Amino acid sequence: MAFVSIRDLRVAFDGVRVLHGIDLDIGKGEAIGLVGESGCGKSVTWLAALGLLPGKARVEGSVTLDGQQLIGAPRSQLEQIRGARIAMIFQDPSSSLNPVQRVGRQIGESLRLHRGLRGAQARTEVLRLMDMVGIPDAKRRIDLYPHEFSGGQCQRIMIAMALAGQPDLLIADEPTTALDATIQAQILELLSGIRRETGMALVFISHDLGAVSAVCDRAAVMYAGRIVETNDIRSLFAAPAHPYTQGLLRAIPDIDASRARLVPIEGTVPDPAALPTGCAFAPRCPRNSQLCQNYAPDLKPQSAGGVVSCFYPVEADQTAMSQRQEVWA
Ligand SMILES: Nc1ncnc2c1ncn2[C@@H]1O[C@H](COP(=O)(O)OP(=O)(O)OP(=O)(O)O)[C@@H](O)[C@H]1O
Repeated sequence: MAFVSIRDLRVAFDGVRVLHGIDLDIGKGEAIGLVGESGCGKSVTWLAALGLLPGKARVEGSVTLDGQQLIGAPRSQLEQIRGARIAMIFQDPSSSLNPVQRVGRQIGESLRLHRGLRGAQARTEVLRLMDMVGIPDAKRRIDLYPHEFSGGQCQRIMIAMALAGQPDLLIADEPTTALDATIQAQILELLSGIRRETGMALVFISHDLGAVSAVCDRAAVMYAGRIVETNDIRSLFAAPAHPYTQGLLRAIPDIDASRARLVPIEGTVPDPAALPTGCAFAPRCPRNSQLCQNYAPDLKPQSAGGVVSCFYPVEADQTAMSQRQEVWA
């Protein structure tokens, strides 16, 4: 069995279903990207797995970690798993860091909670972690407050806090969205390096396939509460089979602003309370047909590897090749 195995995960809020049966496996040490526009269910998937959704959420299906079932697990068990085995970092570090507590103390608190470290031993480990995440002059800065650090450095401190419990899996939910492009690239490099060094698995949640390709081996593309395509990063870029994946590739922001490559996908993600009858992407899809409007396609294996849910998947043909050249140019 895979290290993390998600099977038929479904979530509804007040009778409105927002996740429609997610299946996903993650291997030990694997880095997987979860990609899609806002509202497609990327965060809810992991919040459900970790028991962090509000009480009104109805969660069904299965998520196992090393064979241990997380859905419906007692709160005490989930609290133990969070931080120690699975850690999560979010988009905005300023909302996660305590503004009136010194950063060293905050990292130290994670060490105490998850590894029982205290006093001098904890302080040495805090310094090591700050060093590991690239905070210069850690000895002096350990006693500073969050507002004395830049946004990028606060995100590094959040990463240090997440690593304090030596997790087997780090879930990074849009960790670089609030940062400018240069800092974003540095944080992505940091996450990649840490993963290589520690061997932990990484789930990288983002709406940006470009950022995902910088850190992940594989990606799952989500749309309207479903996975619509999964493949390794190279194949996904070389031959995106789902029209939505193609759209996301065209929408990758270009760091070099002199080349206007960004082509947003027309239309908007449907409201979960008013999903179309057939394929949820059909109203925005250039390949839309009567069949797509009447039936939702299942995920099917592709000849080029990976799985895709589309009645008319794009072949790995010349179009995809030229798109790849454009993307890598
Ligand atoms: N607590 C909640 N109560 C009601 N609906 C919710 C709640 N949390 C999320 N949702 C809904 O669930 C759907 C999926 O949300 P989710 O946050 O997982 O999307 P996402 O893909 O992570 O988007 P983003 O990139 O904006 O975080 C959305 O329609 C959202 O409005």
